Amino acid sequence: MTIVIGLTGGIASGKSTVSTMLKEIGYTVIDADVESRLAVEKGEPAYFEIIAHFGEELLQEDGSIDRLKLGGIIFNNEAERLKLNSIVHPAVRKRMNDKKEAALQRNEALVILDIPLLFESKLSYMVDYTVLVYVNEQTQLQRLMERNQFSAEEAEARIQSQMPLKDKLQLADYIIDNNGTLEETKVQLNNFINEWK
Ligand SMILES: CC(C)(COP(=O)(O)OP(=O)(O)OC[C@H]1O[C@@H](n2cnc3c(N)ncnc32)[C@H](O)[C@@H]1O)[C@@H](O)C(=O)NCCC(=O)NCCS
Ligand SMILES: Nc1ncnc2c1ncn2[C@@H]1O[C@H](COP(=O)(O)OP(=O)(O)OP(=O)(O)O)[C@@H](O)[C@H]1O
Repeated sequence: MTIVIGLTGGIASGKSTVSTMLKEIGYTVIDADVESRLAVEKGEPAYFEIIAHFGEELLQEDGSIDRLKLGGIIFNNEAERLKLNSIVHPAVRKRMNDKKEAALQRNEALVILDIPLLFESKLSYMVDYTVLVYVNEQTQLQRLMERNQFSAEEAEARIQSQMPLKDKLQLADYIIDNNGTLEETKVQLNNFINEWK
């Protein structure tokens, strides 16, 4: 029987870092951010819906969506963020479900769904257990500013569009504290895997 794990967190809390560690061990990780990028590629239904709503000014020279520009709009306007979600999320859910089904067919012991908005979008039903990659507010802000070269204001806007990580602590089945070193995170991840595999 395959156990399906929902890996979640907040922006820049370390989900990709943990999912890379899981991939290195050999587990299948299905990443909502990757699927959401594929779902809005030139020619996809969601691509045309985005242009219809947000306008052609959003396009880069090669016709692809300017993600930085779109981020600048939706992380500063809640109604626009919800509109984008309503366009992109159904396609992402379908893509993830198809990949999950394929992994179940292969009878793998653990399959990981990396979903940043797992709790916000009430997607716990898609998984057996939820794992939260947690950092405190200060670490989250610092790492996001550094990684994306964002100002404090740009980073705050993105963080505030999500459920606070401390609220997610109450909802998760298992917590990985990623405030420390990568080595410390790896130890916690190994403990988790040994418990569930
Ligand atoms: C706004 C977009 C174009 C910005 O693209 P960009 O390449 O800069 O960021 P990326 O997609 O890698 O997302 C980075 C992180 O931002 C956060 N985030 C992304 N979209 C959202 C959203 N709608 N609401 C809250 N947080 C979000 C997540 O933590 C995600 O891990 C893009 O995030 C997008 O299309 N978002 C809508 C789809 C979505 O909700 N994706 C998240 C998981 S399905
Ligand atoms: N334990 C750690 N120590 C130091 N830096 C870390 C640690 N974990 C992650 N980072 C760094 O913090 C940043 C955010 O991590 P990561 O990209 O894994 O987050 P994420 O949750 O996947 O983000 P997003 O939601 O935006 O996709 C990256 O630059 C990463 O290298």
